[in-house]
Amino acid sequence: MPIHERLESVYAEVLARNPGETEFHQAVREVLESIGPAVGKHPQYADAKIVSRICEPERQIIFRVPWEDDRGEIHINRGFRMEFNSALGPYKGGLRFHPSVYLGIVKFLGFEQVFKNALTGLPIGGGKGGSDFDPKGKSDREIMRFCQSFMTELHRHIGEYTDVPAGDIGVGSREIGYLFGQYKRITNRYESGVLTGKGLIYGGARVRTEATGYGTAFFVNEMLAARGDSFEGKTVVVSGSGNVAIYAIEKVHQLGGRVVACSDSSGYVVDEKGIDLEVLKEIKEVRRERISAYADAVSHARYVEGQQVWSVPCDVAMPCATQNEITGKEAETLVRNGCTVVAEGANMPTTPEGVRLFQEAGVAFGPGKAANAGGVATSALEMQQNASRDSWSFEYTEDRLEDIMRDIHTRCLETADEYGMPGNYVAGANIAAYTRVADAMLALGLV
Ligand SMILES: NC(=O)C1=CN([C@@H]2O[C@H](COP(=O)(O)OP(=O)(O)OC[C@H]3O[C@@H](n4cnc5c(N)ncnc54)[C@H](O)[C@@H]3O)[C@@H](O)[C@H]2O)C=CC1
Ligand SMILES: O=C(O)CCC(=O)C(=O)O
Repeated sequence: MPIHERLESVYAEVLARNPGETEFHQAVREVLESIGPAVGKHPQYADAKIVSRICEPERQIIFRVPWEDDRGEIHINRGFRMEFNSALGPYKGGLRFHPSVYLGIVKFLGFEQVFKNALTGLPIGGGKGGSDFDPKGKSDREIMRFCQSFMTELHRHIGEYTDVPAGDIGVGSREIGYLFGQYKRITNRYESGVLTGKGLIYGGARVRTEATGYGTAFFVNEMLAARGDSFEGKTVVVSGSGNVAIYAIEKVHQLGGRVVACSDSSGYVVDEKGIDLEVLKEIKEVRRERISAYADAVSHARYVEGQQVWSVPCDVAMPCATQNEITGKEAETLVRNGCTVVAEGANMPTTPEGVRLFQEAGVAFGPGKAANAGGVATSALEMQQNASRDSWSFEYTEDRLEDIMRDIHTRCLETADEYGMPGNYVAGANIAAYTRVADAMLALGLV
């Protein structure tokens, strides 16, 4: 059967097995559209049905999470852990707490994670998890009770050599602390390597908090350098104002760019002088307030309610909020306004139509599985430190992160060149990651 037809039939299988899971379909489609040349070059992959196997999670865990609010009312949420692929190492990937979480979201995130983790070159498989729990408006004690209940079930599925969760949307160092505390209590084991993103005081790694945002900015720096350019004098727009966005903004400023706008799910703020990070961190990390508070605190900034940030003109766009936030419409606006580089700090923030429009317009487009891999890579460095009971300096860890991002960038471009698609970061990332996972799966036999 011709390769194109074989990949189409795998996609049809994925649709039939995972009905209604549109985000997962989208993530699979993008990979299948890229890897044809690699499948053609390596007939041994077809014989072992690697493509079909890679699209099927190794294990899917769904569980009940009962918890009690401050008024004594009982709530039932649903918990998930998608153990997608462990050919390269223990399942590794974050936990997302957001009301939109369902099977299709954790499956797409787990699938993306397999490829992203492979690109880091580190020994980590791919997984993801979370819950449809909404942390917004919950008290600290409610968050703690929810995390304890979530871990009471999750603990039997994870471990330093099995599956190592971390944070994602709605899960930061506070939640990781409560999750780790409950794991330790239930298992009676101080197993530092079971979770990453921990606080520095109990086994966390320096730079993990900053890593995803910093890594994305390092990746953009490489994209600009590949075009003979730099951040100097560049105007940048970042979506979101959470963990990834805040540290992307910090590193862009350190590298000479100026971030003039950022957002949250209620709207966006514009600050032509450059986002003031001290103010932003106080609002988002300490007071946990809406982004409008930024315009209250900074007199020359303006707040736009209920709209996306992409109409603000920029040279570089860094979507760092959530999936499918740049559709064809937003991509057209960005291109029209002169944007030349887009790098995804979030997972799959650009729809397929958006990606196509960027590529047709000659915009350098860095997909999330390459551009935001710095977070999980630094989690793998945290696992290394936990395994050796060591703690590295900020400078040393940041240098390692920068090297990893440079290597990923090089691997994407070299692979794209090798397969005749120069400059295509999407194809380069998908093929480089796919061949690494496929080779490991072949070596491990039919398991
Ligand atoms: N935290 C990490 O280490 C990594 C996170 N990611 C991805 O980065 C993205 C952001 O994650 P975090 O910063 O960790 O989460 P977070 O919970 O710290 O922040 C999420 C931000 O996105 C905003 N947001 C959510 N929906 C939005 C919408 N519809 N429009 C505008 N803003 C919206 C929220 O208001 C918040 O500012 C997600 O796609 C996540 O999967 C990717 C790699 C690693
Ligand atoms: O550090 C980790 O394991 C989680 C990172 C993550 O969830 C992601 O890369 O999307």
